[in-house]
Amino acid sequence: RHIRQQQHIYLHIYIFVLFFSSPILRFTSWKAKEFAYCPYSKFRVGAALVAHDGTVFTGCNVENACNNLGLCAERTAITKAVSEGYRSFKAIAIASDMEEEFISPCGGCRQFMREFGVKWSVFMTKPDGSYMDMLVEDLLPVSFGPDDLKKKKASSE
Ligand SMILES: O=c1ccn([C@H]2C[C@H](O)[C@@H](CO)O2)c(=O)[nH]1
Ligand SMILES: [Zn+2]
Repeated sequence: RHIRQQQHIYLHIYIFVLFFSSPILRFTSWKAKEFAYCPYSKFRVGAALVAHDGTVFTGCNVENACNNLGLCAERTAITKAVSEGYRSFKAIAIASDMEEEFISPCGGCRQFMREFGVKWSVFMTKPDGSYMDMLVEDLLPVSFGPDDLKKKKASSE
């Protein structure tokens, strides 16, 4: 009973932290956009990713003269985090300059997020500060993930 009560408190703290860190995370993604390297598309994107312990990693899109090598902001942030030992995330915020649309992650980035779990939040923002909040599992339903590689096979070679 004591443990149940403690878990309950932790859940509330978790919700509290997520609720109050959301504006900071969204603002951080807005600032991260300033470093966007996008001479070809001229479409700036910023991302801010918060890990389980509160550490924040930023990212921006990084384009290339060899067009198809360009990296999205979201993948830049996730790659930075993973390469520094973080694999568990609470949320990612994304910002662009589109006045009337929430910036939505591309399919590749959704799959990249999904690799690290489906139950974490994606904040898709507009420059006016408004945002849409969805879980990775809602952005990428019926997804394929790391566990699927371990599933029983009909035949093996
Ligand atoms: O969610 C998105 C959508 C687009 N882009 C980048 C890719 C490319 O550099 C530019 C135009 O597609 O925007 C991102 O970084 N994240
Ligand atoms: Zn992408």
